[in-house]
Amino acid sequence: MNMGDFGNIAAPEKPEHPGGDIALELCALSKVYSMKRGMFKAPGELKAVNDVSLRLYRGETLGLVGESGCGKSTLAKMLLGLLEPTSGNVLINGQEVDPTHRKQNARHIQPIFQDPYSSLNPRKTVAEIVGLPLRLHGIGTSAEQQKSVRKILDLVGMPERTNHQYPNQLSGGQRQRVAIARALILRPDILICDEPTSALDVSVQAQILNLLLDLKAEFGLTYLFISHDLGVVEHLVDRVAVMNKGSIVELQTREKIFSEAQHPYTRMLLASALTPEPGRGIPELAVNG
Ligand SMILES: Nc1ncnc2c1ncn2[C@@H]1O[C@H](COP(=O)(O)OP(=O)(O)OP(=O)(O)O)[C@@H](O)[C@H]1O
Repeated sequence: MNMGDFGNIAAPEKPEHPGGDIALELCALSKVYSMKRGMFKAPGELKAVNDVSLRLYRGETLGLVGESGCGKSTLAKMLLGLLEPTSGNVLINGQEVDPTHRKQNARHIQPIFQDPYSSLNPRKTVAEIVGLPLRLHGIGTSAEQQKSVRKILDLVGMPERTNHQYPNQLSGGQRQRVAIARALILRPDILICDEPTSALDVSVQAQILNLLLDLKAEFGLTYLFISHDLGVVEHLVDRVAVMNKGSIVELQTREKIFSEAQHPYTRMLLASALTPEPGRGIPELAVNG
């Protein structure tokens, strides 16, 4: 079956939600890419994100799922100020923000990307990488910064001896721990986790997902957890937004999405998650999480 053939039905107007404060609100966010003429292509436009409205309530984990190319990363980049929306607004803690004001927004919203190797500067040590946001924001004296860096590295499970190591001396899981420490050092409220474990071995995936769960509880964080895999989000999220061809086609609580999914596209994603490929699955998570 072609996953792209489903029509886009509107998300329920009042989906169940945890209530309380809204940490992050996306209002009719759209992104249109202009496509230049290629050797075999006429010029045109691609609506990668189409009129997406979502609310993330403080302390919840909202999963954003959909197959490759549906617009998840484009949406994440707009929230992080890495890409300018074509239209729509973003509100953080009730305040409309200019997503391009990255430095200002960085205190509230931080990313964790799929590939920790390419997101870490190979010429900086672990301590320098994690401390850089404090230096850029002029927070604390040098001694205070070092203390904060050590504290957050302890929390993510990086021992003191790794302070002076470079990214290429670390395992994939350790690199992702460093990326998580760097994301948390400014004490943001919201983390945008864009496929944070899909580049890791299965056993390491479970450790990183459990770490994210622990840190969420420790810091009272709100997560937007992006994945193409409903099986991974099942263990982590409170609600799930399903994206197809740039639009949110279904938004439900975790329980409902797995027991009474409404949209045919959601049902097909679920069916593909239930037939794992060899080596997929995150068994340790069920034990630890
Ligand atoms: N800079 C760009 N210029 C033109 N088209 C782009 C650009 N970036 C992404 N696209 C297209 O926009 C659509 C959405 O891409 P996006 O990377 O946001 O999807 P995704 O769901 O995150 O996919 P994946 O899981 O593979 O990262 C795709 O069709 C992609 O080819």
